[in-house]
Amino acid sequence: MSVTVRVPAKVNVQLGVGGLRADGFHDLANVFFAVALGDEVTATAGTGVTLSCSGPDAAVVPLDDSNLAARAARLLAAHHGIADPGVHLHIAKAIPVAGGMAGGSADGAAALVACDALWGLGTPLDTLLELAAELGSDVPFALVGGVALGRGRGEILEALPVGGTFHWVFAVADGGLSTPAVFRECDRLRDEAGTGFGDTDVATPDADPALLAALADGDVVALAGALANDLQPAALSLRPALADTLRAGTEAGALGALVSGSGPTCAFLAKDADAAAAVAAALRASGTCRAAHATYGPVPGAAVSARG
Ligand SMILES: C[C@](O)(CO)[C@H](O)COP(=O)(O)OP(=O)(O)OC[C@H]1O[C@@H](n2ccc(N)nc2=O)[C@H](O)[C@@H]1O
Ligand SMILES: Nc1ncnc2c1ncn2[C@@H]1O[C@H](COP(=O)(O)OP(=O)(O)OP(=O)(O)O)[C@@H](O)[C@H]1O
Repeated sequence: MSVTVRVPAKVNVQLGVGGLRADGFHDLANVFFAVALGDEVTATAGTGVTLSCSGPDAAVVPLDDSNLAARAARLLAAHHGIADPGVHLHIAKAIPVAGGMAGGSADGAAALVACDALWGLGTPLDTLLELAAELGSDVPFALVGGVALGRGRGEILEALPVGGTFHWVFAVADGGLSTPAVFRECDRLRDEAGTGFGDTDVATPDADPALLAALADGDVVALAGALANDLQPAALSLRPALADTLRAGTEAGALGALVSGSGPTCAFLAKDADAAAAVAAALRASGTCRAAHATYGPVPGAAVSARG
């Protein structure tokens, strides 16, 4: 018997970053947006927790116990008192690795849903969300999908209304960026600017009302104008060439451009599907990225797509 779960990647249409907290995290105003570009995780009965991975980035995905899908399977089993869990997890990977699109988090969320179904546990969503938050700040959102405001370190979610489908292009960079390194660079740049970086110096961020209205109205021009990522200066500082990628997509007609989360993937908002295809083609031809994918959203979170 097997269970396949499809799970989306995310882009942060607003990422407001507060000061560094005593626990090493930052308070966020994190507006997550789930896109159709996604991974599939298939859980099959097995012995122990074993992993395999396919896709263009498979070689750089760890297949040991550090993989978020394996950690998720073990965490769910431990929660239910299963001492010796048995599952093989195959990850069909389309989400760029270490790209700022929460690919590992997506696989963690998908593994929770897949193992829950394979083992017939019927774990309530609230419990899955708590386990997801233990795995990482981005994991709860991958369970719910759609568009949501994440507060705290991003794990306290509130679903947001959306008035339509938006068309996106993602430009994948060569090599990833480490999320903690990008947060550290954000703190360093704030310190250097003399504005302070602790949570007593930096105001707690809030969602931008203009951005929320643009989402609710399905207004692509207004959303493009409101896109904002406080981690972008840090990602650009660590990877200056991303400025060329952002410029290439904008010159090709994208209405808005930003670094996705901690980067280095760059995200472009297009007027419609045809405009997105044209921006993706221009980005591929520009030589400023490794690959470019046109996609759309919002889409739902991790859900069973097939049973065998
Ligand atoms: C940049 C984002 O992708 C935006 O959605 C997330 O904030 C990152 O979420 P994530 O990859 O799930 O991050 P976690 O695995 O929870 O944390 C990894 C590290 O990122 C930093 N981190 C993460 C989330 C947060 N709100 N503040 C942080 O400072 C911390 O150094 C933390 O040790
Ligand atoms: N299932 C997984 N897929 C990819 N990377 C994983 C996975 N599990 C653990 N990792 C590790 O996590 C690191 C970050 O990968 P990931 O693709 O989640 O980054 P990211 O998309 O930038 O994360 P985020 O946007 O949540 O900050 C990888 O370099 C890898 O070592």
